[in-house]
Amino acid sequence: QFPRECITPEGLRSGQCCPSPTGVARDECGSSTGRGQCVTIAADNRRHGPQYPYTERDDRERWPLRFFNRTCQCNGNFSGYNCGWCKHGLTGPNCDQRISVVRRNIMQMSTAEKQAFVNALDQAKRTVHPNLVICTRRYQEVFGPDGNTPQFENITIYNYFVWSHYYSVSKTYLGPGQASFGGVDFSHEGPGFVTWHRFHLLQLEKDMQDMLGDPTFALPYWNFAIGGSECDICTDDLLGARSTFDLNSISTNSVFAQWRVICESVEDYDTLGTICNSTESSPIRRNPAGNVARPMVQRLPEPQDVLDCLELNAFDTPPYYSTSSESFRNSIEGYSAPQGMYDPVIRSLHNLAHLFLNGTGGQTHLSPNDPIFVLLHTFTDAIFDEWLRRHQPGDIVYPEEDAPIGHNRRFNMVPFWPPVTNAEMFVPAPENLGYSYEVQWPARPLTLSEIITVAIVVAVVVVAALGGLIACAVRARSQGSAETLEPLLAETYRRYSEEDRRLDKSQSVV
Ligand SMILES: O=C1C=c2cc(C(=O)O)[nH]c2=CC1=O
Repeated sequence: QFPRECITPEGLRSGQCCPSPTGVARDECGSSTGRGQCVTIAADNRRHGPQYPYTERDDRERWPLRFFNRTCQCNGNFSGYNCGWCKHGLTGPNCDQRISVVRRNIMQMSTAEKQAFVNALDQAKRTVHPNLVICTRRYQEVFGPDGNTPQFENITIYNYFVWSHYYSVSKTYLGPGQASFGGVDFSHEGPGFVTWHRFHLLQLEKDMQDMLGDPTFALPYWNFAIGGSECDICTDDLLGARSTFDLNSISTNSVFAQWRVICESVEDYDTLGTICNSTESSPIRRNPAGNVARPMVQRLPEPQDVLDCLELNAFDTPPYYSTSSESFRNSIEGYSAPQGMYDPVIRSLHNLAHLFLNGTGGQTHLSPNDPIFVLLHTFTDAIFDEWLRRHQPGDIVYPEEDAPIGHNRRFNMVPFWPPVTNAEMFVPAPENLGYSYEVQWPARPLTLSEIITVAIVVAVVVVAALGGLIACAVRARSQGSAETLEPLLAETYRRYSEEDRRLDKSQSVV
């Protein structure tokens, strides 16, 4: 969440986090080389929806102002917390060389590519994040028991990905002896669902690119809209097969059987007012299609569900929540039917894929601990990108206010640093964000009127072709009879001529 350089007692008290990429004094944000400058942070001040009824009770309100009010703003193609990086899809000392970052279907990757991806994930699970640290206390307690020991921790790259999801969905602590407030979610049940998860993936992809020293590294996706009750990526060469000993565990042939989850002690966090830290606890649990109590979530979404939600014209509809109808966002998120109708018992698309996993990946505060999360969300993001491509909305269709807290257009997404708004992620990825998807969308079956039109056209063509054929045949036949008559006439003519000649001769003898 915050750069290591900024979480000193003085740094926190100053409210400024503008490090230098070279570490040189008076080069905040690389200003001496024109990379960027230190600016005041703008935080959304518009009205949010009624779901969160408090003010000044949660560090995440008007993110990130509780912690910092000044940040780096980078120029041109530079980016990062100190403007020392290039934007996604760009490289070189001046960040002006384009490179392609193409996210592909994991099932279509070669054996070597699959192995390289699994190894990269495992490396990310074990590599300490080079720049970012996480806070383990609310701001009220962030300076520690002695008032001078900031409560931050190192965390690995993959665990940071898990932690940031947890931090965005955790409840609001209201004080000792009071129940924490759960009607708050900075990354789900609102328009920011698609933009928040887009940035979440982009940050993991970037961190992994840096870890691997490969700016072309791309996260693959899992096409979960294949129907049926089989998890096709749950094999030992990919995300791990089912253990033969325990229905809910991953096979020990998979490296993911060794992974341990973080953020499991939610009850402690919610009752004590603490925050998840980097401590790992139990193994990943997963039992695809095994939720016997909820048969509805024993099957994956169908290909048609993707096509249906892509046809919804409205990005989101009031109340911009999990109860919205005719909303593309609520359909892809999976609280309404793929065709748009809200129904509280329905779970579709993204939500259905989570619940299908039936274990760690199906519980919102824990789900990214299961690496299937990454692939499930890249596919969700691919659908979002396809919707943007087909409907070409301006950012005007993204609600500016009245969305749940965290989801307004200009809200800085929690807990990302440097600040990034929902609006910045509401743009087609290939042209603006430096990555693209290689994906074949299922073909849409024809509508009744299209079937009738096609049938009429086919009938006309067939009739015309038949007519032509008959005409040709008739013509050929009439030509053919003339040609057979001709030799007959010739023969008759020859015989009569010979007869005439004989008669002439006999007459001349007489
Ligand atoms: O991780 C998640 C788990 C989820 C479960 C549901 C549900 O609909 O019950 N939704 C989820 C979203 C997640 O992100």
